[in-house]
Amino acid sequence: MASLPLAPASDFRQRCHSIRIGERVNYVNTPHVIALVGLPARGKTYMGKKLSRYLNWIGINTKVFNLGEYRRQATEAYKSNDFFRPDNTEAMALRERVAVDALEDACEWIEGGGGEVAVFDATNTTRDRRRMIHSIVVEKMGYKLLFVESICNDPKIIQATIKEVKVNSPDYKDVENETVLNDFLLRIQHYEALYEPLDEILESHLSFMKIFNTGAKVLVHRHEGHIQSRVIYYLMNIHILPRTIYLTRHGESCHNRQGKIGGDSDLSDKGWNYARTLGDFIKTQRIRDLKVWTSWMKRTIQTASYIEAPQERWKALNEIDAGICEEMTYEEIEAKHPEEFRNRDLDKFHYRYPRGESYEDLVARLEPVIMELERQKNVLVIGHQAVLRCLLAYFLDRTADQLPYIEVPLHTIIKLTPVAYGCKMEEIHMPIEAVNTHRAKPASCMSIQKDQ
Ligand SMILES: O=P(O)(O)OC[C@H]1O[C@@](CO)(OP(=O)(O)O)[C@@H](O)[C@@H]1O
Repeated sequence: MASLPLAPASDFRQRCHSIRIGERVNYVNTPHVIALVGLPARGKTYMGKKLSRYLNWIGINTKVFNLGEYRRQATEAYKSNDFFRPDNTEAMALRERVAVDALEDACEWIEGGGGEVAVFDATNTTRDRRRMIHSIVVEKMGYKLLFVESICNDPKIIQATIKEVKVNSPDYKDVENETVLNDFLLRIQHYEALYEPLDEILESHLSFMKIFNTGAKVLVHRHEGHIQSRVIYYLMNIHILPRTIYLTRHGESCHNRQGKIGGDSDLSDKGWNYARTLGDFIKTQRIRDLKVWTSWMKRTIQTASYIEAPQERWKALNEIDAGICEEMTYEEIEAKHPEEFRNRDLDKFHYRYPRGESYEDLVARLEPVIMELERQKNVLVIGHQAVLRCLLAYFLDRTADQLPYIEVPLHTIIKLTPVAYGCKMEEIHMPIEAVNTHRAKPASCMSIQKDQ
């Protein structure tokens, strides 16, 4: 556990400064702590993990600090429900100490460099606890603090949450499902005895957001700055309804056959074959209220032509713009622009084609698509290699280094289903041949990057 040498507030107060990197000026935001609030089984861990995945994807370095993990490391006493009784003063003191440890670890992670947002996943259901969080995060460290409270009084949602995630919790290793449910409901009662929801009058100085019944209503109090706005907007858009997202690249295109990147070519014969097969496949799946999204490019629109479902065209789904390298093969790029070719291999995520885009640009362009996907139910996205890599990196929590090398083969349907705290991925390969457009990172570049 960390014991943090806390620096005076003045050292941290002015965290908003600029760092010059090459020609560009990057603004470093004031670090944030997002502290979750709510009774057990109110979806806090789900929200925290999902939020962290989103913020990391948009380039804000985020980490979750889950108090349950700290508590389990500190003691085994939690195995009896007496541990959570409000009159168990010894356990209460220990829980408070562990909360301070977790928070100090979060601050240490931020101070260690690079950490921008720490999500503090704990119940934080008393005003005393929130006072302690405020004193460390704001008064000592000079960070910004946003509380996010999840309030849910729908017994069906609560029971579903317990059944979905608590039966698999390390707290209940080797315990029968029915026992888990009853034990957990009792634990909730212990928390309820002391629960003080965030109060607009008594805690008027705090920034907070309250989410009622998984988004049926939202209240925002005193939020500030662009990170908090993004967090709030994101949390307003997510839902927990069961649904499936299908991703597929367009059928093989004429350019794919010739090894050319970019452009706006038609499907090849095999590509058309895939379009027909995809139409049949979707029909057999009988997917409720399916929506189909394509880019503005011919190859995705043609691929959707046999699907009987409402369709939308998104310019934001267009393939990465390869600028001066559009409609060239990789071999041509290497011969005509050897330095560009090499630079891309060295840092594919950040590399921007002259007069074109980088993967980093693409993630920014795709953010509204992700936000809308979060709001929707069943959707089939017909996209492109680079675009689908970005979307998959979001759903599967891949890093910026991994993202540009995710394999997205042609003539394959990727099925994403939300499960507990993540996403299950299934790949359905259609038996129609296609060229392989994946170019792995050359081994020579891997060692160069390590040496640097
Ligand atoms: O980033 P890399 O690995 O070059 O992959 C992106 C490329 O994939 C391609 C195919 O090579 O996508 P698409 O099949 O949509 O045409 C190119 O158009 C695009 O430039």
